[in-house]
This record gives sequence, C-alpha cells and structure tokens, in this order.
Amino acid sequence: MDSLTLICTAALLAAGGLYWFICFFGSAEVKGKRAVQLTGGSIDKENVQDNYKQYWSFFRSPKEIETADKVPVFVDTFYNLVTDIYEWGWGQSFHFSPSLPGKSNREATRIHEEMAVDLLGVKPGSRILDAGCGVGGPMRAIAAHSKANVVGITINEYQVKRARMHNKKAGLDSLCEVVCGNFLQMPFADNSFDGVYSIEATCHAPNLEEVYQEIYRVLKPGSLYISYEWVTTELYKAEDPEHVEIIHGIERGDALPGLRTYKDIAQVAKKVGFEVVKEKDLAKPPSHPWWTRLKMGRMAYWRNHILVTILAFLGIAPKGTVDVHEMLFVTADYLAQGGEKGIFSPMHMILCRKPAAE
Ligand SMILES: C=C(CC[C@@H](C)[C@H]1CC[C@H]2C3=CC[C@H]4[C@H](C)[C@@H](O)CC[C@]4(C)[C@H]3CC[C@]12C)C(C)C
Ligand SMILES: C[S@@+](CC[C@H](N)C(=O)[O-])C[C@H]1O[C@@H](n2cnc3c(N)ncnc32)[C@H](O)[C@@H]1O
Repeated sequence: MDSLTLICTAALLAAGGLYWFICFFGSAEVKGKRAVQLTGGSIDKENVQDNYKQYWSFFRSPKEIETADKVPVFVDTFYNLVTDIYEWGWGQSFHFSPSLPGKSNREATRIHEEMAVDLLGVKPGSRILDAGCGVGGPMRAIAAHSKANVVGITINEYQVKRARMHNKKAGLDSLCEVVCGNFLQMPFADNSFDGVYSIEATCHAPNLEEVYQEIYRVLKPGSLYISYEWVTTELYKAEDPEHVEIIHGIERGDALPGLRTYKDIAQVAKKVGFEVVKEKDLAKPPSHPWWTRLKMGRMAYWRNHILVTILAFLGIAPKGTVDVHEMLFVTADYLAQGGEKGIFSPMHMILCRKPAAE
C-alpha cells in the first residue's frame, strides 16, 4: 500500500473512531441528549464563557451575597450553563434519590418522585404545582402515576422549551403544563392548587420564607405542600474548616445563596402559617446512600471531560462548556463528601398543610 493510501486509510479510521466516540458513546448515565448537542441554553455560543465567569464571580462566596435580588438572575444563568450537561450526563430528573438494591437509577428516581405525590394524597384530575420543575422529569412521572394535572414553573426559559418537548414526546402534554416564571412572584391566583411539591429547588431561593409564603398563597386551604430540601444536618460543625469547605463547595457549584440547616425548614414553614404534618431526612438509614450514583460515575466524568474538551476544540460545543464541566466535576466530589460525612442532605422532606378556611 503506497504512503498516500496509508495516510488516507489512517485518517478515515481516526475520523470514524472519533465520530463513534462523540456521537454514539454518550455518557455513562443516559443516552438522552448527545454530546454533540451540548449548548449554553438560551445563551449564545460565543457568550457562554463570559456568562460562566460572571456566574462564578457572583457565587464563589455565597455568604457575602449582599444583593439577594440578583440571585434569581444568576440561578437562571447557571441553568443555561448546566441544563444540557445535566440531561446528557444524568437524565431528565435533576435531583438525587436513595439508591434501591436491585433497582436501576431510573427506577429509584421514579419511586422517589411518586412518593412525593402519594403523600399529597391528590385525586386524578386535581391541579397541582411543581415549584422549580426543571425539564420536567418529576412532572411526567408524577402526572403518569397520579393522573393529576401538573403545572410546572421554572425561571429558565430554555428548560421550559425542553420540558414542553419532553411532555409532548411522552404523550403527557394534556396533563402537564410548563410556565416560565419566578417562584418568588408566581403568576397564579390565591388558593388555586390542590397540592404543591418542590423537589430540590427551593434551595435556590435567597430567602426560604419568601418562596414558602408564595406557595402558601397559591395553595387551597386544607391542601398539602411537600418539599425535598437541601440542608446541612445535625452533624455539620460550623467550626470545622473541612465541613465549611465542603458546604461552600456545594453552594458555589450548585448556585445556592446559602444552605439552610435542617432546623430552619420547619421553623420557616410554621412562620408562614403551615401546619407541619411530617418531617423526615429521607437520606438517613435505612435508606441506602444517594451519593453512590455520583461516585460510580467518576470514570465517565473523565471521559465526558475529554469529550467536551475535544468538542470545544472542534468548535462543536461552546468554549465555556469545558469550564462548566470542570466546575461540575469538582462539585460532584464536594457533594459526595457531604453525603459520606453525613453533614449534608439533599432530601430533607417536609410535608405541610395550609389550614382549612376558618
Ligand atoms: C438539585 C441540584 C442538582 C442536583 C444534581 C442533579 C446535580 C448536582 C451535580 C451534578 C453533576 C455533577 C457531575 C457531572 C459530570 C462531571 C458530567 O460528566 C455529567 C453530569 C454530572 C454527573 C452532573 C449531573 C447533575 C448533578 C448530579 C442543585 C443544582 C440544587
Ligand atoms: C435542581 S433543579 C430541580 C428541577 C426538578 N425539581 C427536578 O427534580 O428535576 C432546580 C429547579 O429550580 C428552578 N428554580 C430555581 N430558582 C427558581 C426561581 N426563583 N423561580 C423558579 N424556578 C427556579 C430551576 O430553574 C430548576 O428548574
């Protein structure tokens, strides 16, 4: 074989291998969104790196955030930057779940979501709200399971588009509606929902009382609200520098204006008028660790990082995607450490009732 033929053959083989690696390898977790489809959400490709830098400079010291009213804008930026990576590398449900022996991650996620609506005790045809709905993973599982009508609200317009596409594709758009808005000032009438749930979303509110007040307002008297909250636990020691570093790492890598302690949740719920029906950290034994899935993916994260770096070099993925992916890579470690040390829980469950009308 002459040298030209050799070079062309080698080039073809390399290109074919790269194409296979990029388009078909997918991520270790799910085959949903492909790596070549990674975008910056509603942010134009050329502005992703700048937006990442703005996000990072705002959230790197969350405790010193003076202007709380700017938080929702930067949370929106965060979700423009991470939504595609989340879908590509985790799936359509942007939350954690206790691992269940013999069950897949997908199954464990669905069971965790269905438990939320079962505790609300709503009937088919009821109208319930998903406060901070993401791309609608929980909404679709909950609508299919309960046959309730679910209205989701998220501050991120790109997630609204993704959620509506997934709802239609799943044949659930007759039960699921998605609205773009701020759960601190919702475009819904007083006493208009038969139930409300929020799954790992209200942690983004700069002031928990504000979002709980809004949820209380839109909930019908006598109806229930359930939330899975991100909290520091009774094992967290503010005087332990290692604990502080882990919690700060979780806050800046997840757009959190400041993690609450587990004690704050019921206090705030009661302050806005809720009766607390049940409260339980779903991460505690006998539940199996929620962070196993995060730790099992490390090899995949390395491969994903190589993939993202190649795609950005080729101009297929936005340049800033490499920075975002690196941030998430580090954040995964902080989250796993927080879980292993028992100082952080992403699933402190609280079930509250709005008192029946006097
Ligand atoms: C509730 C929130 C988000 C929780 C989780 C859905 C996400 C938290 C950390 C995310 C991830 C970390 C590592 C990424 C990895 C480097 C990449 O290759 C593939 C995606 C990740 C696994 C990504 C997936 C989603 C998370 C687990 C917060 C924001 C309130
Ligand atoms: C980690 S995601 C969880 C999404 C969904 N609950 C799930 O489990 O897949 C948090 C969600 O809260 C939304 N969110 C954060 N702050 C918000 C705000 N102020 N108003 C409305 N949505 C908000 C984000 O846009 C995102 O959709």
